[in-house]
This record gives sequence, structure tokens and C-alpha cells, in this order.
Amino acid sequence: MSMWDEVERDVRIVDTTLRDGSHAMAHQFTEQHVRDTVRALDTSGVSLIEVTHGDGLGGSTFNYGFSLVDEKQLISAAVDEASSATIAVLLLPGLGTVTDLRAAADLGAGAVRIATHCTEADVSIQHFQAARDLGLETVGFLMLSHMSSPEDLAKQARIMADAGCQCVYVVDSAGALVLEDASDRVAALVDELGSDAQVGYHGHQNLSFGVANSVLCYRAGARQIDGSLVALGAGAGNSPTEVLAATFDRIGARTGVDKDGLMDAAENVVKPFITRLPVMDRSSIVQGYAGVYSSFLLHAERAAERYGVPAHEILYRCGERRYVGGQEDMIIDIALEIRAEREPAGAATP
Ligand SMILES: C[C@H](O)CC(=O)C(=O)O
Ligand SMILES: [Mn+2]
Repeated sequence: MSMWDEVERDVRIVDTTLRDGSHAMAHQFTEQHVRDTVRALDTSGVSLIEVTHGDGLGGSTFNYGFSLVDEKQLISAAVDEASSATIAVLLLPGLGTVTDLRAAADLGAGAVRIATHCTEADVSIQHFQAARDLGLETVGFLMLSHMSSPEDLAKQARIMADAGCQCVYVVDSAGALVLEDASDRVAALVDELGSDAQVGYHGHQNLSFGVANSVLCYRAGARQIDGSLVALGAGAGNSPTEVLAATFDRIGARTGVDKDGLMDAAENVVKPFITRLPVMDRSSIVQGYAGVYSSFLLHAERAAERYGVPAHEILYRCGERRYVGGQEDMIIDIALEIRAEREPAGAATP
């Protein structure tokens, strides 16, 4: 079923447990995790389910972290399990290619979400055109949206819409947007795009605003809202899908999903396999506060462990330097820098 089909809903809940959750699982999803989760989401009426490495097609690399299972196998399994939902893949231009996109479409993916830094929508133009040629539903992700004003973000959304994007998302990659910070950006995009494209919102829980922001963004005109079961996602996780379903129901916004089925999926399907529950701990709160890409969390924790320095200090410096997705390697530089600052003068660094 595609977003253009007539369904009785005011807002579409999109689930990214099996993509954003890949960061939190250190990209160790198995085929069984994917099959069980897709079946539960599909049965509960979720119409768009994203399945890819956390950093999208081609993300399984030394820089981002290797996947346990080849993403093509996971996408095929998801397509096999979904009886009515569309399977979406994420693509970051430069990391994923048009060739990867064709392969995903051949496997049965029906939608692509193309993500760029919030000032770089122009690198997505060819990919949107290719996606439309392949007959895929298209979504654009303006990542780290807190780094742009609502007006500038709207101009970037226009570039994506003109390239063939059907829904542009305000993506709060750092979980840094607080209430109107999020809804003002959505309102600016709605104003710019009109009926040319829908607007979506993707939240992270680092400052605990994922669900509240989602409600405000819906009221500002967002028509697609992301969540993950049990909040499984980068940093402190995403807005929990099951909480979004209950909250939208509570405010009388029709989603077309079964909130009780989603609570069951969270409790009995996803929670048992999570290796690390999403939590608002010191490091993830710093990510929200300092505006740091949520998926830097595990990289920072690993560097902290290896070089004996605090992860939250690394993350503070990532925020000060305004690092963006793709600059994961700088985390090691910062860890070494902090360690050098702490060593007594004259001590040798091995
Ligand atoms: C590649 C990122 O994980 C995309 C995303 O979910 C975000 O920026 O947030
Ligand atoms: Mn995310």
C-alpha cells in the first residue's frame, strides 16, 4: 500500500526500528529480528517500514560499522514478511549509490528515504530522479535540522521537492529541537511546499522531546511522523512508535494503526532482542544539548573506552565543532586530544 492510497488517517506513523535501531544494535540485526519485527508492524497496520544499515545502503563499512548480515538479505526478508506494508530503504548520497538503489528496488523495496545534511539537498537531485524513474515512493531527510533556520531549511526542502521528493522531513538527528524549534521548522516547510509535497518529522529522545515535538509538528502540518519500537534508535533513541500510536489516538488524530498491537510488538518482539535499551544518560543528554548527531554515541563510547577519556567530553567537543554525519573519524582525534591534554607535561604518548 502506498501513501497515496486512500486510508482513513490524519497522520501516517512510519517505523524505523530496523534502520535507526541498527545504530543502537551496532548493526547486528539478524534475519529473524527483521522477520519478527516486520510481521508485527505489518499486522498492526504500519504502512511504511524502513529496513537498512543505520547509515543507509552501503553503510556497512569500517567508518560506520560493519553489519552482521548483508543488508540485501535483510531487505529481502522484510519484503517477504510484509503483506501490506511498503518496505523503505535509506540512502545517503555518496555512501549509497544509484546502483544500490536499483538493487534494493529489485529486491522489492517500494520507497526510498534520501538523506542529506540540512544544507546540502542539492546532492540528492540525481537520486530522487532515479528513484522516481524506478517507480519508488520518495522521501527526503534534512538531517541535523537544528543547524538551519526554518527559512533556510524550507529552501532546501524546495530543492528536494523539485527533484521529485514526495515528502520532506525535518530530521532532528541530534534530538536538539525543543517544541517550537521543531514545529516552526515544519510550518516553514509546509508553507513553502504547499501541495507539492508532504512534510514529515523524525525525532530523537536525547532531551526527551520526541513525542511532544511530534504532536506539535502534526499540529503544524506534518503528515508523516517517525518512530521506533521501544525507541530503538541512535542516541537516546527515537520517539517510541507505540507511544506515538497511543498519543495520537488520545488526541483524536487517526493513524490507522493498532496501538495495542504495537505495544505488544514493543514488549514481546523487540524488547527481548535489544542488547542495549535506549536511555537518556549523560552522553545522550549532552548530544541533545550540544547538537551532536545521535549516531556518534557508540563511536564516542568506544573511543572513550579505548583512550581512557569521558565519552560526554568527546561529544561536547563534537558539538562545539559542529561535526556532521560522515565525520565519525574525528571522534578518535578528539579522544586523543583530550588524552594528550590530561597527560602530565613531557609524558610520551604511545
Ligand atoms: C543516517 C542517520 O542515522 C539518519 C537519521 O536517522 C538521523 O539523522 O536522525
Ligand atoms: Mn535518526
